[in-house]
Amino acid sequence: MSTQLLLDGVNRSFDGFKAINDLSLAVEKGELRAIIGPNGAGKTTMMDIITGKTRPDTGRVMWNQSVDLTRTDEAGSARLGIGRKFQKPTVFETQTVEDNIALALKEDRSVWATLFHRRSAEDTRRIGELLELVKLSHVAGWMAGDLSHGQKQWLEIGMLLAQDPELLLVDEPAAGMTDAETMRTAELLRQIAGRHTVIVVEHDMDFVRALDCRVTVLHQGHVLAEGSLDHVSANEQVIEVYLGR
Ligand SMILES: Nc1ncnc2c1ncn2[C@@H]1O[C@H](COP(=O)(O)OP(=O)(O)OP(=O)(O)O)[C@@H](O)[C@H]1O
Repeated sequence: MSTQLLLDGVNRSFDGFKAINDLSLAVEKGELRAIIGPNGAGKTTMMDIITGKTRPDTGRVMWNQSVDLTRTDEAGSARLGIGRKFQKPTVFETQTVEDNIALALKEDRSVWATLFHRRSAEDTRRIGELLELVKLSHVAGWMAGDLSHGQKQWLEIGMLLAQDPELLLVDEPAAGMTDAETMRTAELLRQIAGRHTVIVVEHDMDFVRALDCRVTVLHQGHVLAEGSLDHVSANEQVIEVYLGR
């Protein structure tokens, strides 16, 4: 495996407050990585820095060992193959599930061409494959607005995958989900990893356990511990600042 994303000595302050404090972190290509930590630990700011939404004061963020992401903006990072899913699902509610995926396919198409012209066999195949992956084939013809919260989250993940990103950043996907949906989401992200690198920020420990992946614990903008969930859960400082006794 090779390092796909490397944060090296990254710092970022807001009005003198160090939100990110000498943060160094390496993620391998195809890896599934969970980021946990208390409120205000810097998880969102870290994602903002990776996508170019926020610029660090100092440090490097290397992409595929060649591009420094601190010099790109959000559009630039998207072009490089970095996709981000925010906590709240944003799907086109008045379009069908299938059309939502079609609209998200990578090639440049106008909405008109996507919705009213015949699809190529390749597009039809790809849409079917993505619907299968996110377990929405049986509701392909439904309006997206009629889906459950969990299904909307999966649809949005499917839409992101339609762009074939190298790295997927996923922010608290399990929030608001039923237990069954939470477990299904963990299974989905595990399926996606390998072909894509996936970094997921989450507070739900049952979900993180189900991800069964390397975990990074952030605290005060710095890596406090890293390793399997069992490993970091046994760390005294992690128990102190985050997991509780
Ligand atoms: N644009 C900003 N201006 C001022 N302060 C900010 C800004 N963005 C983040 N911060 C501060 O930086 C710290 C880290 O915030 P961040 O949202 O990255 O933490 P987090 O780990 O994602 O927290 P949560 O789990 O609550 O989402 C917080 O104290 C926050 O108030």
